[in-house]
Amino acid sequence: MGAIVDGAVSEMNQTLLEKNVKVVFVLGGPGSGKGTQCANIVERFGFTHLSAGDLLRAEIKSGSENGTMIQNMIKEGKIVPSEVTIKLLERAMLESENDKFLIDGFPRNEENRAAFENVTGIAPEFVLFFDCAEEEMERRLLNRNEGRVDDNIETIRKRFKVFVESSLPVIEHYSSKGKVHKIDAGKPVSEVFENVKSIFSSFDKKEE
Ligand SMILES: Nc1ncnc2c1ncn2[C@@H]1O[C@H](COP(=O)(O)OP(=O)(O)O)[C@@H](O)[C@H]1O
Ligand SMILES: Nc1ccn([C@@H]2O[C@H](COP(=O)(O)OP(=O)(O)O)[C@@H](O)[C@H]2O)c(=O)n1
Ligand SMILES: [Mg+2]
Repeated sequence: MGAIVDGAVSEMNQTLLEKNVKVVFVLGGPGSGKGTQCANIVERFGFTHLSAGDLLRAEIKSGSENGTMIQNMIKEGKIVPSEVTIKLLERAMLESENDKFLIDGFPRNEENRAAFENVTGIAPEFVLFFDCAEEEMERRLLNRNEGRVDDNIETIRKRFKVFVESSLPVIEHYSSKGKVHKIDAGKPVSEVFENVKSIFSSFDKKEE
């Protein structure tokens, strides 16, 4: 790492700032339905979906030098160091033609949050918080069937603990700034989307 990487990062940010990108953070516990609702939002409101977890899993598959470290962190339900995740997010935003992004599953702790702000200078337009009971999230994860190494009961318990201890404070932070839209995510997919839609529709109106 060092100077060259830092130089590259500042160039990246220059471009991102010039593009005037708009970012919405999509947060909520594991299995709360972030990915499912993001797919609906993309279709209806023209955002590009960036899942931090998906980007990290793609990085493992690509044979990156960080692959083994990322794989171990995911298996333990731990949060990967911010510099790794932020670089993947920045690259994805730069490679896209779009200027509106749903960032799903990030920031997951205070380190993620502060580093993203410092490195990119981007503040979210707002934050969606999918609020769901643990027993419902557990049921969903155990039925997800995507072959993920972390969808087993042992890792799920660790992820719930990390969510409460590290991710909820991030939601609190944005809540104190009046940026959080909390949604009851325990309902069926279509009902959750009705609530999501009303939030994005009023955002679109404000932007006009
Ligand atoms: N509102 C819902 N009701 C029931 N099942 C849901 C709902 N939303 C998502 N699911 C299912 O629960 C699992 C986890 O959803 P996903 O969108 O991957 O959540 P997350 O990205 O927050 O972990 C998936 O199998 C998905 O099909
Ligand atoms: N900002 C992030 C997001 C995910 N991750 C890792 O990736 C795992 C899976 O994240 P995910 O967002 O795909 O999981 P779900 O909440 O969708 O179930 C997390 O448990 C972390 O180990 C991370 O380290 N940092
Ligand atoms: Mg997900």
